[in-house]
Amino acid sequence: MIIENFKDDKDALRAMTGELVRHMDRKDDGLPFNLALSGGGTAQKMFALWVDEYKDEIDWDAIRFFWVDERCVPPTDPDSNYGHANELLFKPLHIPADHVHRIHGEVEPGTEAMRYSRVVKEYLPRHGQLPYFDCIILGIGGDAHTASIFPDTLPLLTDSRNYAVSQHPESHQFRITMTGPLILNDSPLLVPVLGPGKKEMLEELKKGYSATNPTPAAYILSHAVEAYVYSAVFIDSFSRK
Ligand SMILES: O=C1O[C@H](COP(=O)(O)O)[C@@H](O)[C@H](O)[C@H]1O
Repeated sequence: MIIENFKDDKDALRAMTGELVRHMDRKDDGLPFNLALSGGGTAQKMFALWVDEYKDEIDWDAIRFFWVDERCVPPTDPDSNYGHANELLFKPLHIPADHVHRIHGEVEPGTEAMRYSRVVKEYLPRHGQLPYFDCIILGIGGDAHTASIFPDTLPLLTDSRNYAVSQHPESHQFRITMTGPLILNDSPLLVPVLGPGKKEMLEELKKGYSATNPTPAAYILSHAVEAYVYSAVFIDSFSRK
C-alpha cells in the first residue's frame, strides 16, 4: 500500500486519474475497460473534475461502468451512488446507457445482490475463480469502512459471494456491496481519500491490519496486491510492501 498526500482534493484526484489513464493505455486487447466506481462525497468531486478537465482526455467510449456498492434506494434518491454518477458524469458526457451496469438499489436487496453478482460474473473476464476489473476505485469513510463493508460487518471481507447485502451501522440503510474476495482479486485499487475527519483513520491505516486495528479498510489495503491511496488530509506520504 502506498499513501500519498497532495496539496488539495483536486490534485489528489488528478494524480489518481493519471494512474487510471495509464491503466487504460496499458490495456491493449481491444476489449472494453471495466471500471468499478464507488460513491459518496469523494466520487461526486471526482465526477465533477472528470467533466471539467478530462472530457477530451479519457476514452470514455472504451469504459464499461460497474459499482463497488450501492445504497438501497431508487436512482432518483439523493443517496443513490448511481444517481450521482448519472447526473454528474454520464449525462454531461453523454455516456451510452448500455455502457452502464448499475446496481438496482430500488429492488429487494437480497434479490438484487444475487442478480448483480451474476451480471458481474457473466460480463467480466476472470482471474482464477473470480471476476476481474481493470480498475476498482475504492472509497474509505471516516470510520474506516470501505465499499459498504463496515466495522460491524467484517464477515463480508471473506464472504464467498461477489456481492452481498450490508447495512449502515447508524442509519440502518440497506446497502449492496462488493465483498472482500472480489475487491482483492488482483484488480488495481485506486483509493481517493478526501473529506474532513479522515486524518486519524489514515494514520491508523498506516499501521496495517491487526487485532488492534481490525477495520475493513485496513484489511483490504493490507491484503491488496496493488493499492494506491491518494489523500489530501495532511499526513506524510507513506509506503509499505
Ligand atoms: O457510503 C459510502 O461511503 C464511502 C466513502 O464515502 P465518502 O463520502 O467518505 O467519500 C464510499 O466509498 C462508498 O461508495 C459509499 O457508498
